[in-house]
Amino acid sequence: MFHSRAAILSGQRLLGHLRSSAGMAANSRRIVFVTGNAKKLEEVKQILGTGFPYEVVAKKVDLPEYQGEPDDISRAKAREAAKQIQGPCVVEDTCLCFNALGGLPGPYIKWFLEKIGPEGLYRMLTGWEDKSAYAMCTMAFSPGNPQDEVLLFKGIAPGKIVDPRGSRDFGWDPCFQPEGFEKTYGEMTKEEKHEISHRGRAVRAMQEYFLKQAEQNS
Ligand SMILES: O=c1nc[nH]c2c1ncn2[C@H]1C[C@H](O)[C@@H](COP(=O)(O)OP(=O)(O)OP(=O)(O)O)O1
Ligand SMILES: [Mg+2]
Repeated sequence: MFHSRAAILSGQRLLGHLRSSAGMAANSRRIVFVTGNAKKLEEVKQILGTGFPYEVVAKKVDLPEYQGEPDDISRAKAREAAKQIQGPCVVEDTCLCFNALGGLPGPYIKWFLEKIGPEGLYRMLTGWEDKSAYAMCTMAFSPGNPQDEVLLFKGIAPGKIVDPRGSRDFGWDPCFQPEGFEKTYGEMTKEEKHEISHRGRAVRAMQEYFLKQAEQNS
């Protein structure tokens, strides 16, 4: 159970939110995915495929990089997105956590990656035998008002940090090797990655939730 129970809205209330949100009259089944990262958007679209009861439209906004615990960061991000979108929206925040470092860089991975690249990330663990790590994606849905409770859907992929191999197309993909595989994310096809990735798991958890809601309300 990854989404916090207190935050679960009843189906009726959720649909009510979806219908009554500003500017939604003609498009009551639309959710805006807010991200500044085109690669994330591409992956989320691929993972959702056609099996989602809402139309997902993207909006490129660079939301603030909040500090703190991953759940709180994702909630703050979703509330800020709701403020800007004024309608149902979803955001996600991705952490890369090194076990030897007590979970750091975690939510701060973006800055580490930007400054030292995948090689640098691997070299950060030189002094440690434990190269294990996990990638975590937290999707956060807001019904549209900044005061609304936010629903969280999480996906975790365990693995290890390796000397970079494979495609340099997306972030730290070349230095993350998921558990049970000999390939890094950077060496996998998109299909292979999505099946086991942090984002694949989180997006599918969100998808299941909304499919169930849609079923109950049909
Ligand atoms: O599957 C992934 N494979 C490789 N790299 C990845 C992945 N997913 C996120 N990343 C990178 C992007 C960013 O450098 C950092 C997360 O930071 P994060 O704040 O969540 O992303 P972001 O600022 O690029 O986009 P957003 O506008 O949605 O916040 O890790
Ligand atoms: Mg960000």
